[in-house]
Amino acid sequence: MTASTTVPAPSTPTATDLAITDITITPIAFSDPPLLNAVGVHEPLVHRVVIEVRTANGLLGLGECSGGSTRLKNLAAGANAIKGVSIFETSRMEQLINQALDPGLGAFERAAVFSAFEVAALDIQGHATGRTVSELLGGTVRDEVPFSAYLFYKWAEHPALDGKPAITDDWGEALDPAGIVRQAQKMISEYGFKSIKLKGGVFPPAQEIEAIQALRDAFPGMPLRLDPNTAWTVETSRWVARETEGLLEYLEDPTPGLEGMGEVAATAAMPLATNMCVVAFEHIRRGVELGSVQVILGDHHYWGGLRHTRELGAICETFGLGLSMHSNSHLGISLAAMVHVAAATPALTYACDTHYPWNGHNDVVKPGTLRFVDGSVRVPTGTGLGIELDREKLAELHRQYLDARMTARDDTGYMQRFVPEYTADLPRW
Ligand SMILES: O=C([O-])C(=O)C[C@H](O)[C@@H](O)C(=O)[O-]
Ligand SMILES: [Mg+2]
Repeated sequence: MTASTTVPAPSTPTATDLAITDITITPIAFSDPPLLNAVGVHEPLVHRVVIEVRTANGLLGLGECSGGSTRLKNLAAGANAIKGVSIFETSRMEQLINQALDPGLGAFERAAVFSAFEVAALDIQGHATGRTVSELLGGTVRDEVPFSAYLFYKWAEHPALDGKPAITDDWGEALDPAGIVRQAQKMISEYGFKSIKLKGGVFPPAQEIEAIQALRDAFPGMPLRLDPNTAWTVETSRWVARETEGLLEYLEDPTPGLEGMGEVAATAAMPLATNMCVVAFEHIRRGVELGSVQVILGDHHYWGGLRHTRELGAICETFGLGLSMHSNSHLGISLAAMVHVAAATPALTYACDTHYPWNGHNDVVKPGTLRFVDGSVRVPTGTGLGIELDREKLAELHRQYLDARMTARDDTGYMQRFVPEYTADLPRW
């Protein structure tokens, strides 16, 4: 009689194994240069949050989102609601989070809370199945994701304040066209970007047009964008659109509101883009009716995660709208998620925004996987998001958060410390 050998079948994790057992929400603070925008200037520290989700069988998934005390409260409510749910049940997670959040909260905040957990769940799904997040989203339609150089007017340093010394950085001052061109040259030589976005709304529009013209002269043929974050009236926006005809691939949020944007779009030669007037699915219908925008800047943090961002892409295709990607000050967990979703979204028609050149040196992700080559980031090939958390760095940035006692981003209040008469009333010109 011959003894038969039984090879045990590879064990497949069960629903119980993949149930969420533990969620850690870690607020962090990391350094940021004095970047100027239409409502003030970036503070020396950015408040952000790292989410770690764990399953019964010990898998770990990561998420990242913007911070603030309200966000932390909502994240805690969301985390309580999804304990015990399988990480494959992201629709159920979304429903439970929506039920747990204050009924008065708008679509934007609800989507932001769910998004942080959805990214972590997809990260774990990838580890559990041996797949990348982009594969879970349908697979890549591009192996590398192009980003644009995100330029800001900026001060040379954070001025000395409250007995603390001034904080300098490697970027230097950029307060005029020559400074902006210098900044673009440095950023493009380090990252290789192939398109440029200038954050405007800081100086009178004629000066910002001069900066765009200087960029055009310095970088012939490179696609350019200008984003004054609604600092201009309809009339001023129409004038700027005429002056920049042939110079911009799109003009982003020149004026507030769907109606105002529609009035500008009716006469502008270039497409109008937004991350301010169409920021949730419920805004799309009216935006299309009014012809307010021709390009939507998606952002998985605000559109309810990676799957909903792909759905946004499908809607943009349906209505003949372009799709680009918005960013806020962020680290590598967000960057990895942006890269996976952008790689898996056929409708993406423009290079994505990123603040990473301003903040990436602070990263909580171990180096190696997320690198800019010729302005693009290759899609990580490891399972899930394909990144690894640097726990020492996380602990350091958490300590920094505790020491700083931050509650919310306040670009305007920080500006008023130096320019007391400053107001953030928009449109300004
Ligand atoms: O495209 C945008 O509107 C942004 O990137 C918003 C950001 O808050 C930007 O204005 C900033 O970092 O100051
Ligand atoms: Mg914008």
